[in-house]
Amino acid sequence: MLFLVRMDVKVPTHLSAAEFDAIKAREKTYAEQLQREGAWRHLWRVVGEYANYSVFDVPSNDELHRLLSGLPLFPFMTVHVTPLAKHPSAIQ
Ligand SMILES: O=C(O)C[C@H]1C=CC(=O)O1
Repeated sequence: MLFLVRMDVKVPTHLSAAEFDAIKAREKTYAEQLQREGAWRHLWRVVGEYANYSVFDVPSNDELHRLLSGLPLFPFMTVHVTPLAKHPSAIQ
């Protein structure tokens, strides 16, 4: 199952820069691992925003929720999920 996910990050004001950098480093490791495993198919920065559009390929809504809620930055994010279906005119 494919899902388009938009993640908007709000930088926390109650953490030091070093604390936030440590969370971002864990986030990078987590995101890279999911990409290697194939669950996180695309990851694109939204130009000019601390946000991304991503495509996930996972077997269920529950699995997507598990992966998203495991993001180290999850407590600082707003996440919007759009389930995707095959377009009848798509050639691939
Ligand atoms: O930077 C972001 O958009 C937030 C998040 C998503 C992947 C990652 O490494 O950080």
